[in-house]
Amino acid sequence: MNEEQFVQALKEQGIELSEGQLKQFHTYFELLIEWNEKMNLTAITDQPSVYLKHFYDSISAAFYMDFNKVQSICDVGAGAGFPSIPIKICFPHLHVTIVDSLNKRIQFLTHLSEQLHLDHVEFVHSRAEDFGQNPKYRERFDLVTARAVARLSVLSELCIPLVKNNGQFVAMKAASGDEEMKDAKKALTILGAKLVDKHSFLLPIEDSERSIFIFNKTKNTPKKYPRKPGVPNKTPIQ
Ligand SMILES: C[S@@+](CC[C@H](N)C(=O)[O-])C[C@H]1O[C@@H](n2cnc3c(N)ncnc32)[C@H](O)[C@@H]1O
Repeated sequence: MNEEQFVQALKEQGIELSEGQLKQFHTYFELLIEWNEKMNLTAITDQPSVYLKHFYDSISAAFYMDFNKVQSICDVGAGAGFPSIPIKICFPHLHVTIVDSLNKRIQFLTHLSEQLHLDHVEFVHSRAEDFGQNPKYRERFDLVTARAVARLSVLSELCIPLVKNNGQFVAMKAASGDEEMKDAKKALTILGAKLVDKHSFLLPIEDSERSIFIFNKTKNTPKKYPRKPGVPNKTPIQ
């Protein structure tokens, strides 16, 4: 997907990019490639693939929900900034908090946000298991996103404690995710969320499958979740 196709594909979804926003994406691409030589940020490095599989794919969450009604987002395990930085470029009013357990990625994001002149962004080097127990962040966000971080049963425990009551959790998956959804049912009930929408679609050009799960938080999460680091990966809530 070249820049022109990127602009056109977003326009078809009702998202019109200004020259300034397009320039931000270009700078993002250049910095991603430059820093990728020093640290492992992405295996996808050619420009058309980055625009399709990172930028467009990240923004696809906005095809199914109205980000103009959202104020605060937390992106759990954003790595090189996906999906929240492309979303922030498109919706500059958002207050974005990113938590990632790898400090090198936090350093990249800090530099990136300076170069893109992003405001209202915060980057936190922490495991989500600790971050979710911090009263400054727990049950504070309108929306929590996660793309390609863990299975839904594990991911729910990391993300749902951060969502405020009546807020949403959006999980972005590369496959249908239906099996994962079955495994996560009990965890979702315990954590206080329920599935309200699921959208499956094909990425343009290469037709690979994507699914977006949208959960509403309906009640507070019991205090013991998320459990301490290491535990969720070994024993998802059964
Ligand atoms: C496969 S990468 C995906 C990055 C990005 N979301 C994307 O879609 O390209 C997973 C990221 O999650 C982070 N991560 C994994 N487990 C985590 C945890 N428990 N708390 C915080 N970050 C975590 C890793 O450091 C890594 O940056």
